[in-house]
Amino acid sequence: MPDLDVAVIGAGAAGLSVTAIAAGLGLKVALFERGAMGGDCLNFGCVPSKALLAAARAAAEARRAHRFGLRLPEPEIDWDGVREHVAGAIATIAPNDSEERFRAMGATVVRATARFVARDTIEGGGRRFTFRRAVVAAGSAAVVPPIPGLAGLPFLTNESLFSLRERPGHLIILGGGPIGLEMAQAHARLGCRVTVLEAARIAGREEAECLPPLRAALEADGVALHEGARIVAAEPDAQGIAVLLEDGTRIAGTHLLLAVGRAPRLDGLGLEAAGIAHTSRGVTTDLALRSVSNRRVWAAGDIADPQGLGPRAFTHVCSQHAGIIARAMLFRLPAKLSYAALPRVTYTDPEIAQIGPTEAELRAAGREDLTILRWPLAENDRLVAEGRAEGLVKLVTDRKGRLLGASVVGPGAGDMAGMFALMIGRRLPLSALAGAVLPYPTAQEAGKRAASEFYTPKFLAPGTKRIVGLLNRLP
Ligand SMILES: Cc1cc2nc3c(=O)[nH]c(=O)nc-3n(C[C@H](O)[C@H](O)[C@H](O)COP(=O)(O)OP(=O)(O)OC[C@H]3O[C@@H](n4cnc5c(N)ncnc54)[C@H](O)[C@@H]3O)c2cc1C
Ligand SMILES: NC(=O)c1ccc[n+]([C@@H]2O[C@H](COP(=O)([O-])OP(=O)(O)OC[C@H]3O[C@@H](n4cnc5c(N)ncnc54)[C@H](O)[C@@H]3O)[C@@H](O)[C@H]2O)c1
Repeated sequence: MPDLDVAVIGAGAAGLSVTAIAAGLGLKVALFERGAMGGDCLNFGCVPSKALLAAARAAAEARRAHRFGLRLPEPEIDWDGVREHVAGAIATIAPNDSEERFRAMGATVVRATARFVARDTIEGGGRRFTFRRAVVAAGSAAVVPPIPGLAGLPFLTNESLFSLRERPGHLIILGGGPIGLEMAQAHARLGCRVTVLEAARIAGREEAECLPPLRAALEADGVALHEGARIVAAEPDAQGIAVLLEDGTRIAGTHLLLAVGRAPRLDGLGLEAAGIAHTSRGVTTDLALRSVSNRRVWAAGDIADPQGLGPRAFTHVCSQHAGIIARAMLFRLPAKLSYAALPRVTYTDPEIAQIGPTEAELRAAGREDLTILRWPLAENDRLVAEGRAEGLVKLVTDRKGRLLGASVVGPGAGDMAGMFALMIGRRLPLSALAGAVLPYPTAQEAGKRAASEFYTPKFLAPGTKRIVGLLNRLP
């Protein structure tokens, strides 16, 4: 008889979700965590970054209050106060992810590094545990690019950024993806000089039509954006640190943040000992998130590399994975992961939300039968009233009006994501949204107006007018 029904490595969003389900169902579960309970999302990711962005937004709102006829003084940034707010947000949420809570659920929590020593055995905390099933949820860490000179310098990653005691004077950020852009705007609004060095295009995965308002906003906040930047070396500088670009430019700053992507935390897991196939992208699984080579083992969260789909680093994906694993591993029901309706939001101001694939991704996948619908946020009464009417809703549908993908840029764009995710996920026709009664005035109405655009040409067609004319003559 094995010691454990389920062994879970990693108490981040993915491991905690799987543990809660398995322990809740009365199984014998052990959760191994070598660092902070809650993993990246709580301690070094979503929560501190959104808390910092909220403080930054308050500063920006004070600066732009003049649009309402209010003249407020330039906000004074108390960095210790900002840090307290960030730490307070983490501390408030921490009990949900705590050892005590998971122990109370019936799980054994082992605060130690775990590694596989055989196909059905894990070692952790000085003990060996045999298991029926194991879930690898060890997450991902910031990539350190092979830039000459970088290795010996005191660069920052998401794991060190939020514990900085001093406010950076000039923060240089490598990478203009979600981490780079969110942190660039947050720090610029909180009074730091910020330079973003992006090798390609900022927000490279996002719909190109969403970029102009974001770029303009970042520049208005004072962020210096260098796109197409090739960094050839890094070196110490009297200010702190300097990077050299291929074109000869030298940029010196007080701090350097690496935000050039994530790499799965595979080292030290003993995957070879358990025969768990993996690549540099993560643990190779099928679409039920089960290891392709050790059928006792599943992978969840950032470390999972489901065949044909690839890794996705989002907290809501961790919950999605836990649901799939519960179905497949615990209930032995068929389960198949799909990202067709997956939402993602970059929480800059304006936000960029993408639900399902972009138009470019659909075209690259060979879809030609696409209808594109747009609605400018300049036409949205609520945003006009709030003095923030900038942005766009873009919907991509098939010929029959079934939503395939939605892109939104604008204030609070992420709040529309749920509506579109539901439509794509449940395969609802656009008429469901076009015919819905939404409260006035809300930004969501822009989504309804974009959906209605699918029917407008039909509604205004000469044939329709003729029929209405005839009907009108009936007694
Ligand atoms: C700055 C930043 C902002 C983000 N913002 C958002 C956001 O707004 N929305 C969103 O959806 N996503 C966001 N993300 C992504 C999100 O944080 C991750 O997708 C999510 O936290 C991944 O969870 P996980 O459980 O897979 O891994 P992790 O949270 O990394 O957890 C894995 C855990 O495993 C532990 N571990 C590793 N190896 C071992 C071992 N051998 N033994 C024991 N323990 C081990 C680690 O210590 C870690 O605690 C953000 C990420 C970052 C970095
Ligand atoms: N709001 C959110 O949901 C949120 C926020 C932050 C992070 N995340 C998750 O974390 C993941 C990682 O974020 P990220 O921003 O670190 O990675 P990313 O892979 O999304 O973006 C990295 C960027 O760095 C650029 N780059 C790569 N090498 C470079 C180099 N040497 N010099 C300059 N630029 C370089 C790339 O072109 C890319 O634009 C995201 O993809 C996302 O899944 C989500």
